[in-house]
Order: sequence, then C-alpha cells, then structure tokens
Amino acid sequence: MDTMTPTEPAPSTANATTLLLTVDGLAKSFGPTKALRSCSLELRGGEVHALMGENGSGKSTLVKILAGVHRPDAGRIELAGSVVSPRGPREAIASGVATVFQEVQCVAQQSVLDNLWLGTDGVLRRARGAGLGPEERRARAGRVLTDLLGTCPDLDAPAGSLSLSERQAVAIARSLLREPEVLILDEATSALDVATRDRLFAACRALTARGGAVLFISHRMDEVEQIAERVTVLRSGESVGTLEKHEADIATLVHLMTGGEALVQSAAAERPEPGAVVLEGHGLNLRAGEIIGLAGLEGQGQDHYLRSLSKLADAGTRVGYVARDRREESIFPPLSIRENFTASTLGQDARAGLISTSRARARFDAYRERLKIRLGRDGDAITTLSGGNQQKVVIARALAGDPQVLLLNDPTRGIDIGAKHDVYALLRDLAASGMAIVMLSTEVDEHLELMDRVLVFREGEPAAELDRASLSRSALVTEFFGPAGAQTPEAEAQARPAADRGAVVRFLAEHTWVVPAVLTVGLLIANVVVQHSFLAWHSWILTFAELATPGLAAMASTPAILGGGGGIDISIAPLFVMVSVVIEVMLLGNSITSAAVIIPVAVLVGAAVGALNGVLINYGRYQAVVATLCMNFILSGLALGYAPSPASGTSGWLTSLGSTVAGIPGGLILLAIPLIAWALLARTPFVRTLCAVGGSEITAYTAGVNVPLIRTLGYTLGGAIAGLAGIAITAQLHQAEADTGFVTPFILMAIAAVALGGTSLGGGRGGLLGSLLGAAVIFLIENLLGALHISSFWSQAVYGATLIAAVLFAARTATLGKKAAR
Ligand SMILES: Nc1ncnc2c1ncn2[C@@H]1O[C@H](COP(=O)(O)OP(=O)(O)OP(=O)(O)O)[C@@H](O)[C@H]1O
Repeated sequence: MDTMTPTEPAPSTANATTLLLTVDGLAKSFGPTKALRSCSLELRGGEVHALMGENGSGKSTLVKILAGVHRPDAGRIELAGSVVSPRGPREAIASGVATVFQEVQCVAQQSVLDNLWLGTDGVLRRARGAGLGPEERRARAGRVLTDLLGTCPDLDAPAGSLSLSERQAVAIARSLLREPEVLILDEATSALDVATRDRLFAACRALTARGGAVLFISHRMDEVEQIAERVTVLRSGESVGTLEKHEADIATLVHLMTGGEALVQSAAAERPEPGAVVLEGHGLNLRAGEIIGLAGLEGQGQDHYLRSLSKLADAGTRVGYVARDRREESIFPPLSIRENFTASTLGQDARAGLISTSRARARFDAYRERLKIRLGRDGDAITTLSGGNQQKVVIARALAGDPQVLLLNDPTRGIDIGAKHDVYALLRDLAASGMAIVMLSTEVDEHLELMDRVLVFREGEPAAELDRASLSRSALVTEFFGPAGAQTPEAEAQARPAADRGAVVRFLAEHTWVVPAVLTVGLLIANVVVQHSFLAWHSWILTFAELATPGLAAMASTPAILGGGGGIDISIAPLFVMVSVVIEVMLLGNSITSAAVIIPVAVLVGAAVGALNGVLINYGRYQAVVATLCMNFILSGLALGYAPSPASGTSGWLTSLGSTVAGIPGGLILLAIPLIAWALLARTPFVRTLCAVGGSEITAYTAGVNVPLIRTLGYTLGGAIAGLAGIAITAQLHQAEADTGFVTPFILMAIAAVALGGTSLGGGRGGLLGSLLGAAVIFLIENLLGALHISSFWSQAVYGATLIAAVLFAARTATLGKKAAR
C-alpha cells in the first residue's frame, strides 16, 4: 500500500481483544427516514476502527447516538462491559467518549483557548483537578495544538480568525484534551493537509497505545489504509460487514457499500486540446477545457489565490464558485434543499415573473440523478441531508449557473468514494464541453485522477507546476515540502496578509464597548458646551438618577441576548414597573419600609420572573419573543390591576437613593451593582459559557455545556437587574406608574441601547458595560436636543440614525477584524 508518510502502528499496551465499545442493533428514524436500521460493531482497545459507507448510509447518525446527541429507537451500547445510554454529550464525554463532528465546531467569537476548554467547567466553578489551573490549561492546550499543527496559533486570538483546517484542529484538540477512552473522528480529516493529518494519526496511535480506541470515519481510502486496523461498512443504515485491514481493498469496500455495484474507475480518458485562454493573471493561463489543480500544505496561499481568481475574469465571463466551508459559506440552513439549489439561478425558473416550482424541480432532478443525491423530498430542509449530500447540492447549484469558469474549493469534502468518481466524470464532461475548471484539493489522489496540471503552493505563491505526464504521488508530495525539505508552518503566517495592519480594527471588534464609550464622551462634551450647568454637581446627581432606570433596563436585557438563539426579553420594562408596584403598593403601602426587606424582595421578584421566562423558553421550547410578550401582557395587567392610578410613597433610604448616599449619587450606586456583579461573574466560567452558547449553540452543546440551564440563568440574571431598575424608578419618582404609555418606550429603548452598546443581537458578543453606555448615548442625545429646544420627534430620529451608524460600524469592524486576523 502506498502511503505518503507512513505512520507505523505503535505497540499497544492493551490486550488487542479487550472490547471497549460494543454497538448492538442500533436503530434510529427521523420521521419516515430510517437513518439507522440495525447497526452493530465492536471496537477493541488499542485499535483504530474505520467506519465506511455511502453518503447517507447512517455513519453520522451512529456517531451522534454514541456522542449523546440522539437517543436510539432500539439497540444497545456497551462501554467497557457496562450498558450506557448517554442522555447528552456531557454524559457521553464523562463516560470517556469524545467526538469530533463532521461540521467543524468552534465558537468564532471566542478565543482559541476558551474553545479548547469549552464544556469542561461547571456553571460558576472551574473544573478542579491536576492540570486544570489556568497556567496548566494554557500549557496543555498549546502542547496539544502544537502536536497537531506543528506550531501553535495565538491562543488568545478569536477562533473565527483561524483557517478552516486550523479550526478543525482546534475541534480535534478539544477532544484530545479530554483524554478519552474512545475517540470518534467523523470526517475530521477532511480539511487537513497531509502533514497535519499525519500528526493527527500520530496522536491517534498514542491514544491506542494507551489502550484507547478510535472510531475513524473518512471517505478517503488512503487515510483508511494508513491508519485503520479494521473497517466496518454501513449500507442503508445496516452494518454489512467488518473487514480486517488486509481484506479491505477498495473494490471489496465499494462492493459492500453499494451492495453489488463495482467501482467505476473513470479512466484517464484522452482529453481534447484546451481551447482559448479564459482567465489570465497571477501566473496562470487558464484555457477552456482545462482542469487545473491547486495543491500544497495547508495555508500556503492556495485558498486566497483561488478566491482572487474570480476577480481576473472579464465582466462578461460567468464564474461559478464552490466554497470550502459548507456550513459557514455554502448552505442556507433555514431553506429547503430545492431552495438551496436554486438560490443563485432563480431567474431560470421564472414564468411571467413568478417562480415555477415544477421548473425548479425539473432542473434539480437532472443534477440529483447525475450526482446521486440521496434525499426524501426536495422541499425538506437542507440540514436534514447527510453532509455529503449537502455538498452535492452545493456543487449542483454552482453548475446550474452554467459557468464558463468553475472555481472549486475542495468540493469533494465529505463525498463518498463512489460518488466522488461520479463528480470526476461530470467535471471531465464539463471540461470536454469547454468549461475551464480550477480546483483546490487537499486530496492527493484527486490531483492524480483528475487534473491536467497542478500548481503546488509554497510560501504564499505557486512554487511548482506539474503537468499530467509528471504527476505522481511522490512528485506531488515532494513539491509540497519543497527542495529545502520540510515546509515550516511559519510559512503559513508569511503567506497571510500581515495581521498587525488590522490591530486597531481587531481591538475594536473584540472590545465592543469602545465605540459607545467614545460616543458617550463626545456627547458629554456637546452637552457641556450647550449647557454649562451640566457640569454642576447637582446636575450629575440628577443625571445619574434619570439614567439609572434606562441604564438598568438595557443591562437587564443583555444576558438573554448574549445567550443567543433569538433570546430577547421584552418583558423587562413591565417587569421593573411591576416591581415598583410591589414596592409601592405591597410593601410601602403596608408600612414595610426597610431596605433590608425591599431590596431583596425587588431583586427576587425580578429574578423569579426572569427564571420563569427562561424555563418557558429553554425547557418549554416557547419562542423568546412569544414567551416574553405574554409575560409583558401579564405583568402589565397585574401592575395596572394593583395600581390603576399612580401609587405614591417613599422612605428615607429610597429618597436618598434618588439623590445621594454617603455623598455618592444613588443612581451611580444602582448602576454600579450589576456592573460589579458582572465583573465578578466574568471571573467564573458563567459569562464565557453564556457567550459561547450565544456564539454557537451546537458547539457549546456538543462540547458538554448544559445549554438550557445557562440560558435560563441568563434570563434570571436579567430579571434580577430589572428588579434593581424597579428600585431605581421608585427612588426617582416616589411612585409606581403602571400606565402602558409610560412603559412602552422603555422596551424599545432597552433593545436599542443593547445594540448601540455593541452587543450582537444574534448573541455571543458584548457585555453589560456596552449596554449601559448605549443607554447613556440615547439619554445624552435626548438631553442635548432638549437643551437645544429641538422637538422630541427629532430626538427619536437622531438616535435611530445613531443606532444605524453604530450597528453598521460594529458589523464593519467585526468583518475587518476577522480579515485582518486572517
Ligand atoms: N435530523 C435529521 N432529520 C431528518 N433526516 C435526517 C437527519 N439526520 C440525518 N438524516 C437522514 O438520515 C440518513 C443518514 O444520514 P447520516 O448523516 O447519518 O449519513 P452519513 O452516512 O453520515 O452520510 P455522509 O457520508 O454524507 O456524512 C440520511 O438519509 C439523512 O438525510
């Protein structure tokens, strides 16, 4: 067997016949789709066991059952002799099974280090134990990543700034750091170059040498040959055989996978002479009818080069592009399979301006047959397809545009062996009909099989060109490393644009509160210029008293938004009004005036309502807007019921809180409480975990985070802060005002302040300080316009415009920050 850099099996200390994992008769259906019918396999301690099967044969479904993501409908799993039935990824990980999933899972907004340890901590306490102190965590994370990548990326950089393969390495490293008994790699090598893949295989060998086992899923025959001792084949959800390494040749495997069909190895047929040049520049002369490969170790510039080629095309040239990162760049998850296919060619289905579904279906069916796309109904969500079938839909979409130049970025990632040859045959036919194709591929065999010539990249540029006659596996791999020997991973850094240039942009993208802080200072100066009395001490006291309620309302809205998943709490304003009614009517009205009673009651009422919202949304599966809108109505009704007209009253400490306490403005004290609490929480795992959940729920969940609990706690915290806002409004007005005309403006203001404060409304990025500053900006704009005697209509318009500008600025810095880091 020809392998590029053979990884010799390390002698295993385990008894080779020790059964570590037994899967017996597992079955799982999704509605009418039987994803797994009956799957059985045995994983021995000390072995790497490959799992192969066509796209849609059920491999990932099995993986997700083992990882605790799905519950099986039937069957049994035994781990080291005990029956297990993981009810979630956290349980599976605790039992010693760590999984790297097919879709690369990272929280883009969070640092590489946080991504690596995601899911290991409790809600408020860090996991204890040897090697889990901050310094050891950093050192271990660095070691594992260096072992995988050959060099260690900046552990403090956001994971979103890494390349796809580096992010894949982070996901693998996260699993390795758990030191699992069973490591499952579901197409985890699909974006790795040969050198990184070999380093991963060395890590697998180390794990099996300790007696662990690896379940290895890949569509790449060379990888399976290199690493696996045995291979189990799945066909249509059933395990149809397990082969020893020496029995597992490609013909036998394909025969088993398809149930009889032989692999049609498309012969390297005679190719017509290339036609006219269709794309020229960057050292490339691409002719019609040519297929050119881009190869090299990861990050040598080939990715950037491929993307830049589309800019070389003349205005009239139709260019098709298939991106590498399916989830991030290719599919529209909420749309159906057919809608994903037609997304860029909808015009072809229009009749008299209306879309014809039958026409779209007919167009899709042609590709469906040609690419053997396995699906139930084309109206189903694309996410119900297996990874390989999603990829085929993406390829079909690019081809449907009938491009003259087709740019493919590792397009066969996740496509099974048989279907890959169908894709090759299709590309050859297209080339023969005059299409010019440039294809980046991380698979050496693909270059040998398909390309007319291959450009090998080193240090950011094409360093060698191999034509068809000189293409061989060894020639190609030798060129990867270059004449001077091993290509250092540092070359990757050189191949990228200098990150320093974007340092300011990256800083702004990571510190979202800076822009609202600058705006606040600017508006403060403007207010002082227009109204000198603004600087007077009594004016500060008044300003803080007036800012306290909107500032607290904005901060109260923030945790739910940060937790993502459409988390928005529009019951915050009626909640603080309800709390003020409780204070005025139920406590002060009954002569209960003590701060020691009123403050805890206010905060607890707020927290309880927040927790109820959290439970309804995260455990009851109500949409956040719906649940909090209902709560909004209930609270408004209750408040009006208890206080149909403004209820007045105060006590000494409340009056002081409305002005000063021990010389400090009361509003400032109230605003400082959640900020201090948040800063303390930021020293626990909670804040980071909440942001991780908001950044990528699926990543957090599969890493073992209790997502519903974390989000519910976010709502609870928001409710508690709303309780403080209830105290603030009572201290300011000395009355409870339940009129909806009074409440409603606060609802929109709070959300606008959160957005102005730089918190992403999609979740994952931002914080309480930004929201407070956002509220301050709105307050100062209104104050300024009031001082200038401009009508309140204009104040609304101005803060709307400021909001648009701030949100655009935040989006721009986030994008530029990502680019600069890359
Ligand atoms: N959440 C889901 N809802 C509906 N159908 C699903 C879901 N997940 C998987 N399926 C279906 O179950 C079948 C098996 O899918 P699975 O992802 O396990 O295949 P696979 O062998 O991993 O394929 P690939 O090699 O393409 O990754 C497919 O027909 C797929 O469409």
